[in-house]
Amino acid sequence: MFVCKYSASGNDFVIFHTFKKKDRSNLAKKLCDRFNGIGADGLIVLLPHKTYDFEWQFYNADGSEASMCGNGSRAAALYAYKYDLASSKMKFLTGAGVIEAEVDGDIVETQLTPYKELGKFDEWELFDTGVPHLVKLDKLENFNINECRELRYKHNANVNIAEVKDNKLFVRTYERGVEDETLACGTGMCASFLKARKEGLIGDSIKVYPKSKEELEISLKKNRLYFKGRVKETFKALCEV
Ligand SMILES: N[C@@H](CCC[C@H](N)C(=O)O)C(=O)O
Repeated sequence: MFVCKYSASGNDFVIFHTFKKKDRSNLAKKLCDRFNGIGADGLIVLLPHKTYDFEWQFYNADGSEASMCGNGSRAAALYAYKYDLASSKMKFLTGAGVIEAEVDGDIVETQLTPYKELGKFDEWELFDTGVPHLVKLDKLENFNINECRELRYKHNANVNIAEVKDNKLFVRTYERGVEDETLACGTGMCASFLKARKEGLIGDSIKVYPKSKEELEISLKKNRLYFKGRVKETFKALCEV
């Protein structure tokens, strides 16, 4: 089978499909290792499903399983389309629920699972956009990795600083399971969008720029989040897993 590497706005994933569902936490750790493996922020395994086009298992680089990943959902959709597991419009099952995706060339849009507002902690607000995210509106230069790390363990959440400038949203994210800042985090950008919109700083649709500086678009339609941007296949190998 093909084992591939995909980059969705700089958030990178090893992806393959198989028929066998089993715990691949150790494999995720090995493959995601940037020095002794392929190197990635996460591992995505696509499996057949009787109702949907497929279901997935998502692992962070440290082997922990996460219920959702926004960028990973776009990468998985492009992989599924490219390797004939689904047509350009598809539905697949994640730990957080069903994701709808549409592939148009290398641009992929996914509709995320319903979000939740989980409360405020000082100047931070907690959202669930498939996984938990703390968000603070501040200047991006005030992103402090040590503070993020502390909050991540205190709240068991990913941590984001978001800034609105010239009607554009800029986001930096510390990711749980990678235990560092990543180049982009989809569910983090969506949580940041919700916070900025709630504070009246933006409308129902906006261009978003993560640390990688790639451009994405987030919109809210009928209370559902839509997340759109470019996905690249950066590597593929024919091998056994
Ligand atoms: N990078 C992802 C989020 C992946 C899961 C997260 N690290 C967690 O454990 O909560 C995204 O693009 O949303």
